[in-house]
Amino acid sequence: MKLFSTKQIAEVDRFTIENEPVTDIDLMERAAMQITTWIDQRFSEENKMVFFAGPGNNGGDALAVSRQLAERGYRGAVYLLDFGKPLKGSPAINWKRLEEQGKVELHRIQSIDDFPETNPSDILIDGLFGSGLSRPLEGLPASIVRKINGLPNKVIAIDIPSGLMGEDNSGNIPENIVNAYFTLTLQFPKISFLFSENERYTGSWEVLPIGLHPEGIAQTPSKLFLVDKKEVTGMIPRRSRFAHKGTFGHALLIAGSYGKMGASVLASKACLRAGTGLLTSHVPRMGYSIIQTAVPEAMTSVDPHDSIFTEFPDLSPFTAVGIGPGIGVKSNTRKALHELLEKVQVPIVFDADALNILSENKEWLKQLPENSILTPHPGEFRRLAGESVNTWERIQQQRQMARELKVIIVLKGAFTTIAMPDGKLFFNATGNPGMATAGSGDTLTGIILGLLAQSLPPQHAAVVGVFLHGLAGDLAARKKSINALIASDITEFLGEAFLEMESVSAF
Ligand SMILES: NC(=O)C1=CN([C@@H]2O[C@H](COP(=O)(O)OP(=O)(O)OC[C@H]3O[C@@H](n4cnc5c(N)ncnc54)[C@H](O)[C@@H]3O)[C@@H](O)[C@H]2O)[C@@H](O)CC1
Ligand SMILES: Nc1ncnc2c1ncn2[C@@H]1O[C@H](COP(=O)(O)OP(=O)(O)O)[C@@H](O)[C@H]1O
Ligand SMILES: [K+]
Repeated sequence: MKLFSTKQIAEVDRFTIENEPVTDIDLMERAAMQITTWIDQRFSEENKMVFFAGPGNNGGDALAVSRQLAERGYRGAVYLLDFGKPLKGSPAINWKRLEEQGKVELHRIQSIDDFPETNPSDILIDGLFGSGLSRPLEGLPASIVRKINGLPNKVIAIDIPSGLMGEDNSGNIPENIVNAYFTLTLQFPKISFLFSENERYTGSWEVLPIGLHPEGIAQTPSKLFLVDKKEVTGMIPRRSRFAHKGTFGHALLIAGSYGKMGASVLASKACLRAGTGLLTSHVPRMGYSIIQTAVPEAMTSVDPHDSIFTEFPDLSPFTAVGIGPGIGVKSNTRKALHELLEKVQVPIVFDADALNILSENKEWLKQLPENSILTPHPGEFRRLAGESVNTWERIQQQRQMARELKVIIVLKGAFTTIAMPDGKLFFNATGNPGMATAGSGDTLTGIILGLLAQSLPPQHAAVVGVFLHGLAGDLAARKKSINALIASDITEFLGEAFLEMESVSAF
């Protein structure tokens, strides 16, 4: 699914109005109906609804919702931000409709002294500014926002917490942005909602569809996407009835060292569960019986060194290589990694210590085979690409690096981002905080390797791998809880994740 900037969303709004066609006021009524229904399903008439409405269409939405909730028996009060200019367009029509209805208290805020007294049980609805915000808030609107944030009440933001920009918030003033408990966003998630530092403003958020025109959506170009279950399903190859294990490739995993053999075990199991035909796990000598015992399905290639990786086997049998989890950064390991970079001809995934070695030898980055997959967590990415002030800036670095090196960069986090060599960026929404646990990155490396070995194109392997890893984590959390989740659970539930994908493709 495409993600749009707030500017592009306004274009799709306009396209819908012209081509559906639907009047501006009716589209606003439709948006308001979605918001009203959501609120009515979760709150009761005991809660008074206090609306803060701004001068634009976001304020118009708030006015329309206040009227619709009043029709359903809610007590309401509206506080209109009044700069001394009359309302125009749909907000003006909605103000008139409220006056005619006569059920909602109507007030104006011309100075901060007009800010109301509220009861803690009142629900505050933030309709000050939405996607039309053009600069950080200051003056009266900023004072209103700070007053709202100082109250203990629950705040529901319409479309966007007022003061938050849809994309880049580098120059924004944090205390002048509404801290919502819940954000009801219209039609598309806003890009800034996917950044961890903005959770304090959005609270939980939900997308409410308002029926924007599919053609308008289709013809608005975007390089940003949210990974979609249906699209992922289409990327998973169907297995022929006559398949044999040779059909699904042979993965080579280079992972583990003394004290970190768990990384090899976790990644190996995940790789097999992702469906590779064959797996060879390359381990230091001391790891031989560990891997043979823990993962009997894997073949073992034994390093001449007792405790670290120093030499890789003949690469000719393998259809994909994964390297990094738990290998350490000792000098012989660094040397072996560099040799591998020069020899490898098949798709390859680099994780963990392999990335740390690359960060210390940045000139090697140019030697990365085209379409290599790099899976850094934010710390590893910082070492590779340098500091950034916030997530927006970090994803720009990520996209630039993917383009320059012609590689795929999977930057792991709550919303993992996957940057492609052609500049496209995918956000993944599966996964949960239970996955912030030792070894869950190793399982991701194993999954992506398993998919690469089966000849999924690297871009698909990255997207499918990240999505399935998160989905398996979500299914595991349902049975084992978020708190108790461990990395092996993700692998254990990978099968159920695949089954869920099949149930989608059946339609
Ligand atoms: N027809 C549409 O376009 C629809 C729009 N919808 C709503 O409309 C919103 C967007 O409406 P608008 O484009 O009118 O924009 P907003 O309502 O977000 O605000 C725009 C107004 O605020 C002013 N403004 C912008 N930044 C400011 C700042 N820093 N300080 C003071 N004033 C500032 C602008 O000059 C303008 O008057 C969406 O967020 C959504 O809630 C929905 O009703 C769905 C349909
Ligand atoms: N809050 C979260 N929500 C969703 N996924 C998460 C969350 N925290 C971590 N993850 C996922 O868990 C994995 C952690 O990887 P990593 O940091 O490399 O862990 P480790 O080094 O312990 O293996 C990543 O795939 C990441 O996207
Ligand atoms: K708002």
